[in-house]
Amino acid sequence: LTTYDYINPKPDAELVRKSIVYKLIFILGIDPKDATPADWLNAAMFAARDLSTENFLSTRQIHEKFKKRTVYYLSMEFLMGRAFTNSLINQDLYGAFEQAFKELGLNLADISEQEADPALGNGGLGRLAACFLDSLATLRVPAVGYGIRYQYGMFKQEIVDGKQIEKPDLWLDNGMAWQFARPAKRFPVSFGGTLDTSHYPPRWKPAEQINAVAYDEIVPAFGGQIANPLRLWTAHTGDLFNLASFNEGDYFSSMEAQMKNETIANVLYPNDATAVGRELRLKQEYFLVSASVQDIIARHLCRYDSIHTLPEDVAIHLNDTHPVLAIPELMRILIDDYYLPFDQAWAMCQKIFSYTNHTLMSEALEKWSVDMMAQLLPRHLDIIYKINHHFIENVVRPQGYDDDFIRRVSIIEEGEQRQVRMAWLAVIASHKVNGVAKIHSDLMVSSLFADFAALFPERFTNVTNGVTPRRWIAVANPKLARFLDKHLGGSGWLTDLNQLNQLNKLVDNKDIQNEFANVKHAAKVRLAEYIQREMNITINPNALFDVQIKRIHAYKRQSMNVLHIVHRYNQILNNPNADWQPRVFILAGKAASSYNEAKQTIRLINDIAYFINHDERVRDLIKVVFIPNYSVSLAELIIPAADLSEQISLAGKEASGTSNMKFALNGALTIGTLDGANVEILQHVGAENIFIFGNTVEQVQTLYRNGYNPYDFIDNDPELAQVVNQIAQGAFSPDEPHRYHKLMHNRDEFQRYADFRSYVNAQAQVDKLYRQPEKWYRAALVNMANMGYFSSDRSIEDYCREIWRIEPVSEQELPR
Ligand SMILES: CCc1ccc([C@H](C)CC(=O)N[C@@H]2O[C@H](CO)[C@@H](O)[C@H](O)[C@H]2O)cc1
Repeated sequence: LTTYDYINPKPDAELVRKSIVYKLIFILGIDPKDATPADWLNAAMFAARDLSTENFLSTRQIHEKFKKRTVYYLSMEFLMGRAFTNSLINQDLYGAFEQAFKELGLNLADISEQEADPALGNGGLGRLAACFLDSLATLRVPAVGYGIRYQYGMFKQEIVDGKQIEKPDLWLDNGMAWQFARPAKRFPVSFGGTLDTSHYPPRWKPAEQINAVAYDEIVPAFGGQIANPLRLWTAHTGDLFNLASFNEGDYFSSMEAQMKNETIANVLYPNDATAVGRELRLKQEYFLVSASVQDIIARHLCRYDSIHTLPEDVAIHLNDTHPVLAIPELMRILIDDYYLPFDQAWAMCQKIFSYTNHTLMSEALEKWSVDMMAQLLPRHLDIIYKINHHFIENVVRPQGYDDDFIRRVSIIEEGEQRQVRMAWLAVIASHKVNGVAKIHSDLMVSSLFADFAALFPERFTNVTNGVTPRRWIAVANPKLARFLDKHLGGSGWLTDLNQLNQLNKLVDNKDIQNEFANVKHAAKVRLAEYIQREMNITINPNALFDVQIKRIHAYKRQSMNVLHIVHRYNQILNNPNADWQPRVFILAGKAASSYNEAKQTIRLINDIAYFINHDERVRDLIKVVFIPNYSVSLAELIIPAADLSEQISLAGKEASGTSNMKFALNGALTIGTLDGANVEILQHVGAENIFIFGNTVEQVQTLYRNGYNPYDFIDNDPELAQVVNQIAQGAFSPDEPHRYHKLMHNRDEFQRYADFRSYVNAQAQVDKLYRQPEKWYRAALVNMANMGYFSSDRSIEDYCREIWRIEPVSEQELPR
């Protein structure tokens, strides 16, 4: 009898119902007749958690028993989304829970809406980490995610008078049934203090110390017996309570130190493309890596009695530069606690670390001032200096490079304020560095890391992003999942997405085209109902849904989307009786709270929406909707309903994009530039099934080199000039005519005006094809049929093969 054989893996509805009621009464202490929907959800989450806990514990046993080499994925962000429905789908329990709720007189879909959306991330990077955890578990790869359990996740966005207002995200208010508190799993994390270099290794005497305490979230595999952990750290400073001052009645100061330090893990920084350089952010990054590295070593020494075997047993992956302090932290522990010589410790680090770059935008690259590092982490700065010296003297100088080259590749950027270049440290310490789409990885080695590519040509590689079909089809679009099950002979496609290509032989079948059109239409009706209910705006589900949902950023060019909307509005007014294709423009996304141009863009979209939606002359030929508070669960509602996916960033700026993949997998057609993963989507779906426009990366760079002047384009395109003047002179802000003057007449860094005409022409092609439903839905089916490559399972297989050298748990190793 295995110790965990209590729960039968495949409970029926009756057993589930009993378990839910049991949890409600004995875990939550609530009388069923008084239970709120949120109470029923919590009870059901406990019941569902029970059913994956056995896999969770036995997975750990397997990893220990077979000493499975493990990858540790360090990320400051995990945008997991709601856990409940995903866990039911992954454990094939949806039917049983749906029936159980029916028997309780409740509706599972409504109850699951009660779950808070844990927004522990900003955007692409955080959501990618979540998709990767789902694939790692489903592929049975021994893996642990390490992150921070922020008390306040990404702010809640409210739109007041068209403006973004940020509100705190109290996601933990309804409790978090899905996580196990691990009070015994705690590690000390130190800050500040002095470094006594009269010894070797130098002795660090920290000024303050807090405890990192773990919470474990179960990451259940789809259809399998494996469940990996996501370990999230929270700050606990119990022992900082100063009893003496309390007894003197000075209650506040007794708490002061404690409260100051407990805020470390409190709030997620809401910036997703601008490094802010705040000390608290640096403390958060070190808090994450110190607790995680100590835990990784503790886990290793559970199975091996020597630290020397660490590189054989452990792969640590750095999700961008944010956790890069893990490198000097591991060096510190190996040298200061295990007395390894520098070279040996360094050799181990290079075998253990790998790093993914997610952006080439200079303002997003983290540089910490030497002063701040010296003050907060004196021992780590000392180690970074030694790493830099070792690199320059042992790698660079011997290859005969000149001082200018050395100055360029030095981790320390000289200047009046010396800075630590975190990306440089990541590249120098990692055995593999990858970009997230082919074009991005190529640009990375030809620009940002060109010098390092000359030094370490074999170190750089590409792993194109992917998304999990479990959440982005089975959870978000169950009708589409049923459609695919029916025409692909079962749900094998959910764990082998390349099976979608069997659809290729069905794309000309009118019935199947119509069947898919109905799936799409049902999703559009569902979204229209949400917009009616939440925003009191009526949209026509037969119109073309043109969707751009992502963080608001100038390089993503939401403002170029706006140029097309106003241009189209003008054309309809100039030619009201023409046979226009009705369109609903749907936009959503948050702006970093200090990013004014992005906040202005949100306001412009809402001003235009208000104006156009109230202009009877265009009737419902054109509607504009900015949906507030974009999140994972909102994306799950919007993406299935999209006809057109806007991926219009300036070529060379969007590292990959992942919403582009989610839209195409849900049968939307893409209008986009040759940027990020759009390039590979084009290669897979074919040029006649996607709308590509705009300048290529090379053309963009040529325009920059030749001194790009936006008026070269405005002055030679009267329709463009009309749109720019309308917006800049207050046509949509009569109460403040110059509100958008700056937004329209800035230096147009991301070349909206250069790509405008090509964009508008592509949009005309969209109208033309949408007017031929059989051709449109054929193209939609071709997109879905050829998107198998963009599964995060394929990405993770690439990482395991190319970078982490990790084998999944084999059939034989699984418990009988
Ligand atoms: C330090 C502030 C900060 C925070 C987050 C970031 C992220 C790297 C920004 C991000 O999310 N990048 C996006 O990553 C996705 C996953 O690889 C890509 O698909 C997107 O193209 C990229 O913009 C940069 C700087």
